[in-house]
Amino acid sequence: MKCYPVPRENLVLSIDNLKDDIPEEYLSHKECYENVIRKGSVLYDIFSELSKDRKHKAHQAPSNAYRISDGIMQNVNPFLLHFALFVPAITNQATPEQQAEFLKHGFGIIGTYAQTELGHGTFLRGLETTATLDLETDEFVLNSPTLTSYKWWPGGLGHTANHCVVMAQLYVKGKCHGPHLFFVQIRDIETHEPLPGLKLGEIGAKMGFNTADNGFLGFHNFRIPRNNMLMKNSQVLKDGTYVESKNEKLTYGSMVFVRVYLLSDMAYMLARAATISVRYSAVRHQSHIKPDEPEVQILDFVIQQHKLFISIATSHAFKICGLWLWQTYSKVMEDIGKGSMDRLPELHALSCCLKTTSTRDAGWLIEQCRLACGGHGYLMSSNLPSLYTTATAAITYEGESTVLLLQTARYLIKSWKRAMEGESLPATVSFLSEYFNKRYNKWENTPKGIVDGLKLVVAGVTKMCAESIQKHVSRGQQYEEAWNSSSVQLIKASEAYSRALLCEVFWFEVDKVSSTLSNNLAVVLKQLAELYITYWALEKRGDLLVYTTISKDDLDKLQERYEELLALIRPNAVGLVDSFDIRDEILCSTLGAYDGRVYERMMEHALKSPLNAETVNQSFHKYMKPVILKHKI
Ligand SMILES: CC/C=C\C/C=C\C/C=C\C/C=C\CC/C=C/C(=O)SCCNC(=O)CCNC(=O)[C@H](O)C(C)(C)COP(=O)(O)OP(=O)(O)OC[C@H]1O[C@@H](n2cnc3c(N)ncnc32)[C@H](O)[C@@H]1OP(=O)(O)O
Ligand SMILES: Cc1cc2nc3c(=O)[nH]c(=O)nc-3n(C[C@H](O)[C@H](O)[C@H](O)COP(=O)(O)OP(=O)(O)OC[C@H]3O[C@@H](n4cnc5c(N)ncnc54)[C@H](O)[C@@H]3O)c2cc1C
Repeated sequence: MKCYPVPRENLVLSIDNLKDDIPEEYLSHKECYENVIRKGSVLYDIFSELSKDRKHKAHQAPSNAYRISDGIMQNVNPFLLHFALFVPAITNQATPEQQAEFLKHGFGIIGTYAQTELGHGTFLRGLETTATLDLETDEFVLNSPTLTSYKWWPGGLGHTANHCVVMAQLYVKGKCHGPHLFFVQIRDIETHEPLPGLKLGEIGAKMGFNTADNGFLGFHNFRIPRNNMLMKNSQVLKDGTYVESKNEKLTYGSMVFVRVYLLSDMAYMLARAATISVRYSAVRHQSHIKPDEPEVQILDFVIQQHKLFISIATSHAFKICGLWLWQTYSKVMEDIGKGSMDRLPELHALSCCLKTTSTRDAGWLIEQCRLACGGHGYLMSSNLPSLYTTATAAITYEGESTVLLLQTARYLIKSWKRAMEGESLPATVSFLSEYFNKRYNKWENTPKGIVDGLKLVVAGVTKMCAESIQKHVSRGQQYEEAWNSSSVQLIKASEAYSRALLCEVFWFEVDKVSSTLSNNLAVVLKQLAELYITYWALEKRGDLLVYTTISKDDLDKLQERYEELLALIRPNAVGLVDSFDIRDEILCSTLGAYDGRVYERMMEHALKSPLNAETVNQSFHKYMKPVILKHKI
């Protein structure tokens, strides 16, 4: 058994058979998959050793070893679901005895999380896969009764995983008890052949994520032991007794874990895009500012700073808020472990809106970074296109953004009603109770004043939603119809809430630690936090004009301050992205390498194109030449 010391980047990045001779973009769909399995298997071996040292706990932040694989895989790791969802689902939802049983092979098994079906992804109560108890044999019989009930999308399901956690409708003695999770072996450990009674395959090429091996799975009278239902929260006894969970939503806990994690993940995606685009903008000279002077670094154009510095700031915002949300998640998980689920709705609401905002922002900001690099940003070798397709997948997976924002809106409306009834609220929504006392407060053009203003927007929009729902109900609509009629405003309330949270947590966390930092570092971090908050105050000026006492003059001053901050950050811009400390081998970009040899790297990469192996491609003689000669005058 090879034994690796805890991997360091140097060790992992120095392993020869982890390097690619041919850039991935020149491999076929099948070769891409085989290539990532080759590299992923080496990493899986290393990370398995690492994880053994770290004993998987239900809510332990994943190790940053996951980051090293970004550089090695240069795309999505098909083993990712094993670590991201399969193991957390078992440690979250199985009894200790089941955990010992299901994970006894340690990393000798490779799992995924099979919940989404061809016909359902959002509405989990509509899932069609069934798990029916057979009392005589003490087994569950799994079936996919329709084509739309086939599991569809789970990562690693097509050809990689040999086990999965499956979400299926539980049937006991003819009664349906809703979606539950089951531990299922799907392939033979030795031969990797699909087990009898299963139909397995991959779902085909995608916009990105093409090495994730997203697959489909159909069951035909497939039997598993009764004990394979994850029974930490609810149980099915040998005699067929169903013991209900204290809270049926605990079954959805695995999704909360990934949603919480994604905030940090997006911080890292953005850090990569910002590093590439800012370094390139320092190297690229184009056009003049003063006509009689040489061509300038494009980073000296203020509009380029406007496009890029928000990404530096946002990466830090997501990193800091991601840590804050992780601490909240860990605390709530501890409380649940002690039997208290009071804060689960709050955690669900926070994770829904912050996952949505971070993934959406990462998407458009990475695209903005790409566009800021001109044509060269459009090259696959820049790595910006791949960062974009990988990041934007997260807007959909782990809960589609619209759906999750409506979940947060549900919590805001409930909180508003409690506030109007004089109930005390959790700190993250207590500002709703202060709306009527604070809505005419004098505007303060400071970061704290902006945060207070953004909170007033949340309260004002939430109030408007509650009134809209009430109006529709009074006109005869059922509550659910009234909710649907008001959903455009409800989404706005959640988006505003998420932005206010990000600004507040970012500013106050930076403010809190600044006294512990060197003066220079504190100054720069505060500049980034103030840039972030001022950027969003200007973006949301319309809402601030409606719901606060901000004036046109205040906005003009904010615009001026924003432009001052761009100028203040400019001298530190390259240093700030260097401080993300992402090695070239993990950045994988011809535009963003630390040494700035952009043009040499672009040419080196271009020459690796298989098309450049010969000066005249065979298609000339086969196809072009006959046509040219035929039409030659
Ligand atoms: C080494 C690496 C380690 C880690 C890396 C980690 C991450 C790496 C990055 C990426 C991972 C890699 C690849 C991506 C993998 C993708 C996986 C998936 O996509 S898995 C499938 C995800 N699917 C979903 O998220 C489905 C979305 N739908 C839902 O969540 C629910 O159906 C929905 C909430 C929309 C509706 O719920 P429903 O029960 O139908 O009804 P309702 O809206 O009435 O809600 C009822 C009640 O329940 C509360 N609630 C709902 N969901 C939750 C929850 N998750 N937790 C807690 N509470 C919940 C809801 O608030 C409501 O409560 P009240 O009635 O208001 O009290
Ligand atoms: C790259 C990638 C990887 C994935 N990996 C996995 C995985 O490993 N395991 C897994 O189980 N799944 C996985 N998924 C599936 C993912 O979780 C689903 O795609 C997601 O939950 C959305 O479900 P859906 O695709 O069925 O869209 P739908 O739920 O059909 O939604 C389609 C549209 O309808 C709208 N809509 C739906 N419901 C509502 C509502 N109540 N109110 C308003 N609008 C609504 C949505 O906003 C959306 O725009 C993955 C998906 C992708 C793209």
